[in-house]
Amino acid sequence: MSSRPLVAGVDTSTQSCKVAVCDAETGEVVRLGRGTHPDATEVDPAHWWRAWEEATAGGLLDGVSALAVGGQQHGMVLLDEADEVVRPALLWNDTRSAGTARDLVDELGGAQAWADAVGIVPLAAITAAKVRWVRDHEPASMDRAARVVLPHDWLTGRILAAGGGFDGWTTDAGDASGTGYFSAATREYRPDLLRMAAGRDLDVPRVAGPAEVVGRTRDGIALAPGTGDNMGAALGLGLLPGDVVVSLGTSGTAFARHDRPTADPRGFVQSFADAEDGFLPLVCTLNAARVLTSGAAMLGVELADLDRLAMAAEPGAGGLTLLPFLDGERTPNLPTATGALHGITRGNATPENLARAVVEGMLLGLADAVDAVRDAGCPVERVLLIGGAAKSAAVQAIAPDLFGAPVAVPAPGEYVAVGAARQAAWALSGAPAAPGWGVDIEATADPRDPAAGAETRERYAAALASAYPQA
Ligand SMILES: Nc1ncnc2c1ncn2[C@@H]1O[C@H](COP(=O)(O)OP(=O)(O)O)[C@@H](O)[C@H]1O
Ligand SMILES: O=C(CO)[C@@H](O)[C@H](O)COP(=O)(O)O
Repeated sequence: MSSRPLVAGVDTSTQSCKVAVCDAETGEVVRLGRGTHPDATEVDPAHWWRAWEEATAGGLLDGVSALAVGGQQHGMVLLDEADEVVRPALLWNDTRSAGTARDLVDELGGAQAWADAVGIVPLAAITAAKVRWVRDHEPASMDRAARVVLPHDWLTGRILAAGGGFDGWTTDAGDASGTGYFSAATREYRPDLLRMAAGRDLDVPRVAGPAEVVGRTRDGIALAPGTGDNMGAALGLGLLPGDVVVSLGTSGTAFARHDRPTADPRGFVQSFADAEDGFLPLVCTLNAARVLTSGAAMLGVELADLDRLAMAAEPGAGGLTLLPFLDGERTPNLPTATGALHGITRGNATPENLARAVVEGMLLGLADAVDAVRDAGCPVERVLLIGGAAKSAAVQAIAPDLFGAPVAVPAPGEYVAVGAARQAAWALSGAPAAPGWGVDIEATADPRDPAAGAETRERYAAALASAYPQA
């Protein structure tokens, strides 16, 4: 074991809790733990605590000096005066708040007004729309609520409380900027917008500095503020100008570091703060790794066989196009959409083409997301592929042509958890900047047949326009 100081980072994500213990100087991962979350879009935070206990069992944190929590963004955790959870948390991927999001957009005077106010336009995913949903549909819960916090805030506070060191709720600018009542540009809350959503005032967590120690456990572990999972991944990867990340987890995201806030009235690009002093324009889709899982299930094969089948088909899947909206969709804003397979003929109806259409369909939604990040002012010199589905050989092979850019695949790793650990190391050091941890790139690939990629994208755009002209 390393004799140098150890730090830990947590990724409390949609499907699981992952904890990486790292060497504070080099970032080398020395231990990893994992616990699972229920497959639901509303979850009692007690499950996150159980998964954290599972992930850290057996002395995983022995010798750790500092820790930070990265977490799924936007989830609404309502707490009462005694800090008890009022109702199960509504997660980012719960679409019941689509209508209340539209109400909020109208009440402020339209999408541009929101983009100007906080850099994001409310959609079902955004915390403010979930708060409004509770106000409208569960008034007794709203009456009981005293404050609203995010998943990473809740787990940070719970770890501190269990270790005897809780001294009030905290968050960071990165995660706060996904609420709809905090502006990435000003780094300040907009209590008027939270009041508009909730119908009354609610307490919010204090926004800690990027490398502040927000508390210590009884064992002396210092807690850094933590951040949203995508901000954590950005920190874990140490992004350079020209890098755009595509993360293929439960959500699909495309994002880059930027030196200024953006304001997209279409609501595609959300202007988040990063976990340092910059910005993180980000596009998020609801359908990523689980499209592959469903595709494999549909074909009755394992994920590795889905890869083999997909790579045995020609680019363009013989004309089969999958609209991958299996869980509805967030970008484009189609919360009630369903998936659809376009262009089936007797000639192309093969398992190979179906597998290829599944992989291409998932990536095509993200190709539009990469374009939107580019349009927001971030050059795309290479795409860094991370998240569970980045392990797929077919995804790695097919992505460069569809993204029209070189793709780099970092060595498999838990980059959100590693990014959180890097924040913890930063807080521990007291230095003005995060320590310079490197990233190993395992594979890079340039586009091989960009014309075929462009043709597949055109067919996808046509299928999307015919099924959902409003997209
Ligand atoms: N080799 C693989 N090919 C495709 N999907 C994979 C592979 N390995 C893991 N996954 C999928 O990745 C997802 C988990 O990714 P992860 O980034 O950890 O998600 P999250 O952070 O949202 O919980 C699961 O849906 C899992 O099925
Ligand atoms: O809502 C967003 C980003 O805005 C999602 O990216 C969530 O942060 C969930 O992330 P994963 O569980 O897929 O990592």
